[in-house]
Amino acid sequence: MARRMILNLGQWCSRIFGVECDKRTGPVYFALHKDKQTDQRGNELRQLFGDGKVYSFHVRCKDRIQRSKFDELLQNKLSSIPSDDCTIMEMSSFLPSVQQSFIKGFLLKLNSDNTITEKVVDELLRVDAVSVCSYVQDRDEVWWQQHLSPSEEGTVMSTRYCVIATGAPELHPSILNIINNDVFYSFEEAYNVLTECSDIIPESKAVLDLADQRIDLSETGKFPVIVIEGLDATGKTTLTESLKEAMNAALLRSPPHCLAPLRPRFDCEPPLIRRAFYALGNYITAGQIARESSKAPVIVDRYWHSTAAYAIATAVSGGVGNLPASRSEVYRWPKDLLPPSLVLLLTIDPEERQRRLRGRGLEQTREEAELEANHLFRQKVEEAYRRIEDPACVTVDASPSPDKVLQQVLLLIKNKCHL
Ligand SMILES: Nc1ncnc2c1ncn2[C@@H]1O[C@H](COP(=O)(O)OP(=O)(O)OP(=O)(O)O)[C@@H](O)[C@H]1O
Ligand SMILES: Nc1ccn([C@@H]2O[C@H](COP(=O)(O)O)[C@@H](O)[C@H]2O)c(=O)n1
Repeated sequence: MARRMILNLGQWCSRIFGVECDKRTGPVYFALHKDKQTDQRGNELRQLFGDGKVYSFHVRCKDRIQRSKFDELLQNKLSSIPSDDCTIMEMSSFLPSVQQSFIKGFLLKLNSDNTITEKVVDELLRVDAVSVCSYVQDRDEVWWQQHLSPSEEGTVMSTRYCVIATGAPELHPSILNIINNDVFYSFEEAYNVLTECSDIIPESKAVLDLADQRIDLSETGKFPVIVIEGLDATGKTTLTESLKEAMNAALLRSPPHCLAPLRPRFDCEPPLIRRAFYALGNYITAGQIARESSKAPVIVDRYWHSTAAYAIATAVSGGVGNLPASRSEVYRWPKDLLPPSLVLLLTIDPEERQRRLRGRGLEQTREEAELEANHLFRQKVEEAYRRIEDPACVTVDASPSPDKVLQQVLLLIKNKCHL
């Protein structure tokens, strides 16, 4: 849509902005023009901005580690505003079709003026790495975005642009940044992220040491390697332990046991750092797979499919329709990661999964808590699992009894791995 129009006319700002107003209908998009435009699709903008004060916030910072930390600070600051007083929506800024141009941000709509909100906006205005804009309508009901900066006397408005509602881009903009921000396709890319953050996260050095000591073999041994994947509580632990007994197999997991003490530290880091940690975990597990598969069959509880599927589903907002299309390069297996012989995806219906989660009564991980609240997210994770290729996963209905699931899976392994 807008790309040709925007880049050909010098008066247009080349960035497009997308606001996630409604998870089901998808974002509202707008472009900016230096001069006043009367054909603005005013109704759409009125619905978006409403009557009260409206601000947007984006982090602008070259260093990717610092950027991810400022993203976190921005999110935390905004979430300190009482939810009765405002509506916060995710708001992206991007160059259509330009890889790595996607910048995450937020739109803040105020329901009423209050000191807490003013204080938060004022604090964010003083953070150099955060760009703050406000949205106002002039006497002709034309909408303007104005850039705000702090000054001794208060807030100063610098550049202003006319806001024009536009159509949606061909691909959901968050897809532009998935590669090497959310999903890593080589050991080196993930390793570089933890190297870059080792000053601010000293535990990174321990992860890098374990990664350096990993066994780096490009082939598995003569025995089959079977990965069991699926959402939480689909029965992976139950099945992998039974398979270990039934097949006299080695049982491994990703992240590997050696990373378990470090995992909580990385689970509370921004996506860039957290995903790099899990990516390195897969390479360490790969070394263990290479060694064990020369001695016996190997069963692996979660591997690269989990790392990629959760990361893609989290990065892409909205519903399944926003996921990168099947065959997209984001679903490709990393060339330098040892592939298994077979990947089985355990599936159960959401109600049964809830029953199992409740029956287990264990504390849920942060992302699993999100799964409960977010049906769309669960659907996206499962769909992303199914779209990953080379090797693609084989879906297993895991709703029958544990023994029936085991028998079904043993038969599948026998047929697929020619045992
Ligand atoms: N086939 C089954 N039928 C009924 N209940 C099952 C079945 N398999 C597992 N369960 C029960 O469901 C719960 C979750 O199973 P399990 O811990 O094996 O899942 P999981 O996929 O490993 O979860 P997580 O990813 O969180 O570790 C447990 O209480 C387990 O006893
Ligand atoms: N290979 C893996 C394994 C896990 N993850 C992330 O961990 C969460 C699920 O793990 P559980 O131990 O709770 O089952 C999930 O949020 C994944 O993001 C991963 O990325 N890669």
